[in-house]
Amino acid sequence: MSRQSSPSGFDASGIIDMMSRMGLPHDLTENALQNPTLLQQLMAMGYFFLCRIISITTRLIAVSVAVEDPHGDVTKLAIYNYPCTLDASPEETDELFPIGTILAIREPTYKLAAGDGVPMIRVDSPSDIVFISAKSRFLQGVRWATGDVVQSAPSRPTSVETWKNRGVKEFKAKKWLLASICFTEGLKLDPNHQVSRLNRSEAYLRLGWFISALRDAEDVLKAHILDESLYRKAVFRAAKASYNIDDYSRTTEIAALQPEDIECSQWAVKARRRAREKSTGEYDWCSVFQDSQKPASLPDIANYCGPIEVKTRGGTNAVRGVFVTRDVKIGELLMVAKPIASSHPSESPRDDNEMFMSFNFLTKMTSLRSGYMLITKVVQRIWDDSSIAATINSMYAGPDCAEPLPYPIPLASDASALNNPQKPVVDIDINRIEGVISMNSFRPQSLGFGTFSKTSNASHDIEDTPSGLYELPSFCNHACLSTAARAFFGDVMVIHASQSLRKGDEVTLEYCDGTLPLKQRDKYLSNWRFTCDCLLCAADRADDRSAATLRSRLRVELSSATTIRQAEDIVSNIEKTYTDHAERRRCKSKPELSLAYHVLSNICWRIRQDIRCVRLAIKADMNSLEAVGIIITDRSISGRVKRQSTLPIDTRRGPTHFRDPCIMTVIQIVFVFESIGEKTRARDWMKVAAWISNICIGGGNALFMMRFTSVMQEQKVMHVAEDAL
Ligand SMILES: C[S@@+](CC[C@H](N)C(=O)[O-])C[C@H]1O[C@@H](n2cnc3c(N)ncnc32)[C@H](O)[C@@H]1O
Repeated sequence: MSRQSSPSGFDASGIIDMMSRMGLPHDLTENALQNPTLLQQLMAMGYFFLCRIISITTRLIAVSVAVEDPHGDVTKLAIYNYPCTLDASPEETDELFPIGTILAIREPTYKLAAGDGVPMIRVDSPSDIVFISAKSRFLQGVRWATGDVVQSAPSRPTSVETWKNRGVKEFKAKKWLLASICFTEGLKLDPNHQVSRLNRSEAYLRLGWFISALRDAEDVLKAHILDESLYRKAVFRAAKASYNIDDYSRTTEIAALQPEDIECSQWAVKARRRAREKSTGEYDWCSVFQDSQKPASLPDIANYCGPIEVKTRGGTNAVRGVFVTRDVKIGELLMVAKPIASSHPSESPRDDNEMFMSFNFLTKMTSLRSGYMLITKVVQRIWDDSSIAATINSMYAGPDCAEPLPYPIPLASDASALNNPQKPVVDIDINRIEGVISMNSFRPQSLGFGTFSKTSNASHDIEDTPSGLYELPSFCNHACLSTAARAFFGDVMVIHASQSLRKGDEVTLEYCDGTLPLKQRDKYLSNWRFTCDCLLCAADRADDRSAATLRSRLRVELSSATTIRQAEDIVSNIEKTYTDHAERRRCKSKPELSLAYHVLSNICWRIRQDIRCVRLAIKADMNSLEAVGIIITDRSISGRVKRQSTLPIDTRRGPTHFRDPCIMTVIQIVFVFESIGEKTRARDWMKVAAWISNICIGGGNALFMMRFTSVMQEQKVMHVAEDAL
């Protein structure tokens, strides 16, 4: 086999030679071949490796090519996390890394591959790959033992027009990165070729490289071109780019350059709307909800930072957290956060034969394709935006990474744009990115329409789920009994206060399902290396030791109860597992009991042979609500409504858990009251459903109606809602 045709034709003496030339002592290199741990130690030692691509690419997760060094020794090079490569076709990766390309690999990691055992150079941080022009002065004196030209290296255009035409072809094939590379090559030959610059701006827009897109479009504007169509395109692209970096005042200024142009002035209108959302926190939630119903949607809205700040937690625990800067009412909007990056299974449907799974040694959890894709997506965002790199550096990345830098990050003077699409504006620290994603990523599960049909959780374990990284929400610490509730509109995270807060109180979120038994919560949270000490954990820990085991056993028994009597007895025994102590009284929440009452209510419904069953069902539903903290002030089921307030609950407290299910439960209560002719009670409980929806999700009665219309129609209580709200 020719040494140039395949990396597997490589012999060990060549490796030793090459490693020596990389500056590694001979005995070390020889040992390293026998000893993989030693090979690991050779990582990140600060060497670079000069090589030339001599084969076409293959792609599994990484892009792999065979490379030779100037002496003609050959090895495999595996490139991970390079933008646009995870789902690229072989032709595309061949064009990105064509035969003959000269590369300098910084800090090369030489390792044995897991699969075929062939040693390879692995690059995880794509900024460690430096593309070198064959004419570079850096290569003066370098002689390639196999000849100056690699056979079968593709020819390169020599005129700006040919590069432009090639770029347009790549653009039409939706190969945005390749298109931007072609336009850049053309611009190297003629920096005044404004069509190429404008085309590159559009390719950058498609890549999400908005800072560079803006710089290119503004450079074209500065060039005072006379062509009207080009000028209009430049204005349009600059407006779009500035809008996407949330610089709404700049968008308005740019759009004003073409006041007569309808499309440009639409950018100005949208920018003014976004600026208003950003400063007031007022959104049209119904249309945001509608937008969010498309798969992998990212509604077009502004970020919002409410009355909150990130600061260090007091006491012995010197971790940072998010705190309110004034008294906040239950249900107040605290944050609206678009993701830094997000990834969805639907964006990259996997090959039928592909089984993708990665294991995260930080969280000790497996992740599927979307979790892994998020790394490449974050790399792609950082590529053009150093402020995102700064944000990543300020986020907690786990105990094995350097301490995070202070947050908020100081404002950068002016963002630098890409000079070359193959060279990111900052070094990519992949280790930190992986740490940050492990410790901070969320699973955006977009709000849907309410439904009574329950989906089984059983299959969710092996199903891929969306993954997203967010800035401000990442600074929120965890509490199983959290002070704030998050909801997703598509990929946009919206956080409301789930209880009234005093100035200086901490805004906490549930990292794991707070309704799980304590032991499971502890196990899950140990991956983050802390033990939760919230009110719910304190209460659960203060319970009798055997209580949790007994509770779980009874829950299993309850699932097979067939009569109301049996179910009532089991629920009453579950209730007895909660000792009456100060911690529980402070916490006021018993999520597992809430679930048990919910099951009891369902059994009553199923049987429903007389009015007694119906009454029991309502009572069980009310108990279920109370077990998650709702204070019911009027539990009456019949007779004259005697209370002073319109609502039968105390609106100073909302549900601690099960927020959407609580709304369903209340709609069920409405249905029963309506069916037994208790019209006033039905109306008042409908107001409770809308109130819960509003404090947890926001959007007022209109959004509640929109989300729950089909449920209310199914329950034949739509007219009650129309009457009550
Ligand atoms: C997403 S970060 C939260 C922000 C982080 N505290 C910071 O300083 O950037 C997650 C990390 O915060 C810490 N943390 C979160 N909730 C905590 C809690 N309830 N008690 C102690 N540490 C907590 C843990 O170190 C966890 O790995």
